[in-house]
Amino acid sequence: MSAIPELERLRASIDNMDAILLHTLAERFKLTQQVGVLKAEHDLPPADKAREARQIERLRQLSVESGLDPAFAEKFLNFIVAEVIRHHEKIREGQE
Ligand SMILES: O=C(O)C(=O)C[C@]1(C(=O)O)C=C[C@@H](O)C=C1
Repeated sequence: MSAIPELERLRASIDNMDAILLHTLAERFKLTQQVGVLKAEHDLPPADKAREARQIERLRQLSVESGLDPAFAEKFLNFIVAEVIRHHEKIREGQE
């Protein structure tokens, strides 16, 4: 039996998941955009390391519960937050 139909079925589901991830990420960036504006208006620093530490701790726990590698979850959050901070800085400089 050919593996192709099963491969196609799995890939279609993967494509759906990728779309969900992307749309979810876009919604997250809409929220962090509002946080960036609020921070700029109130002269608050773009980064909040204490908040990040709490987020990482929470995501590491959720990862274990979901069978995901906690180190991957931490890297993923750090990657997103670095981009958010870049946006916050641009908003602060009046470029966004
Ligand atoms: O919660 C904040 O203060 C944010 O700016 C959002 C956010 C995030 O993307 O979750 C980004 C930067 C901060 O260092 C912490 C968290």
